Amino acid sequence: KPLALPGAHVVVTGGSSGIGKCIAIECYKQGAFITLVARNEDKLLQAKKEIEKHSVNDKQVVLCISVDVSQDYSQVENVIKQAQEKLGPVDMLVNCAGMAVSGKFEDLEVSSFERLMSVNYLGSVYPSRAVITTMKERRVGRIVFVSSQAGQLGLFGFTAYSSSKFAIRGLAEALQMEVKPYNVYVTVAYPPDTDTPGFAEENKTKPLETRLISETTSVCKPEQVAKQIVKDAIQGNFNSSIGSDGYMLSSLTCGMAPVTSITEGLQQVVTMGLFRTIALFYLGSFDSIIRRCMMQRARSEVADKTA
Ligand SMILES: NC(=O)C1=CN([C@@H]2O[C@H](COP(=O)(O)OP(=O)(O)OC[C@H]3O[C@@H](n4cnc5c(N)ncnc54)[C@H](OP(=O)(O)O)[C@@H]3O)[C@@H](O)[C@H]2O)C=CC1
Ligand SMILES: CCCCCCCCCCCCCCCC(=O)[C@@H](N)CO
Repeated sequence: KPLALPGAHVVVTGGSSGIGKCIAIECYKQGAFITLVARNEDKLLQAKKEIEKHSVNDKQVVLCISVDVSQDYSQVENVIKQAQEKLGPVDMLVNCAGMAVSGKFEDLEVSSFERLMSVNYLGSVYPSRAVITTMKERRVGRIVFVSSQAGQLGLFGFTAYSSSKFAIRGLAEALQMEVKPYNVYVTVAYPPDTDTPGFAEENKTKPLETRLISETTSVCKPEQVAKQIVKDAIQGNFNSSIGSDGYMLSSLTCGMAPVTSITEGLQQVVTMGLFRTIALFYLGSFDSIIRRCMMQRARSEVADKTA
C-alpha cells in the first residue's frame, strides 16, 4: 500500500527553494527521480546541484523545468508531458509552489487577491489536472497539496493568503473522493511558519498583529516539514501536520475530511471537545493581541501629534 520511492518519478513544483527543495532532497535520498518545476532557471540549477549531492545510486536524475505554474494550463500540461517522456509517468506530484502576501484587508491591493489565488490555488490545479488521468489509468499515484496552518484558520493580515490556502482544502477533499477507487491518494499539508527564503521575504511586510499571532506556534525547519510531508504522502495519509499545535488544529478542523485509519477517526471523536475548549482560549488571546496593537497605535498617533 505505501508508495515505493526507489525508482519513482516525483515532480515538485516550487522545488527550487525552501520546503519544496527539502521535499525533493528527501525523495532523492529515498531513491526517487526528481523533476523540479519553478520559474527562475538559476535557482533551479542551484537546487539541482544541491539535491544531486544526496544521490543513493548512479542512475538517479534531477530534471529542471522552468515554467510559471499559475499562468497557462497548456504550458503546464506541456512541461509535464516533457517530464514524463524523460523520466516516465509521474508517481507523485507535490504542489509546493506558492507565496504569501499579508496586510490588512483595506491595505492589500485587489491584485494581490488575484495573484495569490492564481499561484496558490490554480498553480495547484494545473499540474494536478495534467497528471491525474495517467495516475488513474495506472492505478498508482500521490498528489500532495501544500496548504498552511493559515489554511485551517483565518488569521489577521491573511485575508488574501488564508482564502487561497482554504481553497486547496476543498479541491483536495473533492479530488480524493473521486480518485480513491483508483488507488490514487491525496495529501494536504498544513505547515506552521517555516524558516525558508519565502518566509524571510514575507516577514518584511507582515503586520505586527500577524507576527504576534503566528508566534503562537514556533518556527520549523524546512527539512523537518519536508520529512513529515513525504512520510504522510507515501503512507497515503490525507492529513499532514507538524507538532502538537498542528495535531490539535488538524483534529479540530477535520470537518468532513476523509480519514485514513480507524485510530485517526477515534482520536478526532474523542479530542474534539477538549481541543475546541483550548481553541477558545487561543481565540481570546488573539483578540487581545489585536486590541493591544490597536491601542498602542492610537497612543503613538497622539504622541506624534503632540510632538
Ligand atoms: N515558509 C512558511 O512559513 C510556510 C510556507 N507554506 C507554503 O509552502 C510553500 C513553499 O513555501 P516556501 O518554501 O516558504 O517558499 P519559497 O519562497 O522559499 O519557495 C517558493 C518556490 O515556489 C516557486 N514558485 C513561486 N511562484 C511560482 C510560480 N508562479 N510558478 C512556478 N514556481 C513558483 C519558487 O521559484 P521561482 O520563484 O523561481 O518560481 C520557489 O521554488 C508555499 O506554498 C507556502 O505558501 C505554508 C506554511 C508555512
Ligand atoms: C486547539 C487549537 C490550537 C490552536 C493553535 C493556533 C495556532 C495559530 C497559529 C497560526 C500560525 C499560522 C502560520 C502560517 C504560516 C504561513 O503559511 C506563512 N508563513 C506563509 O508562508
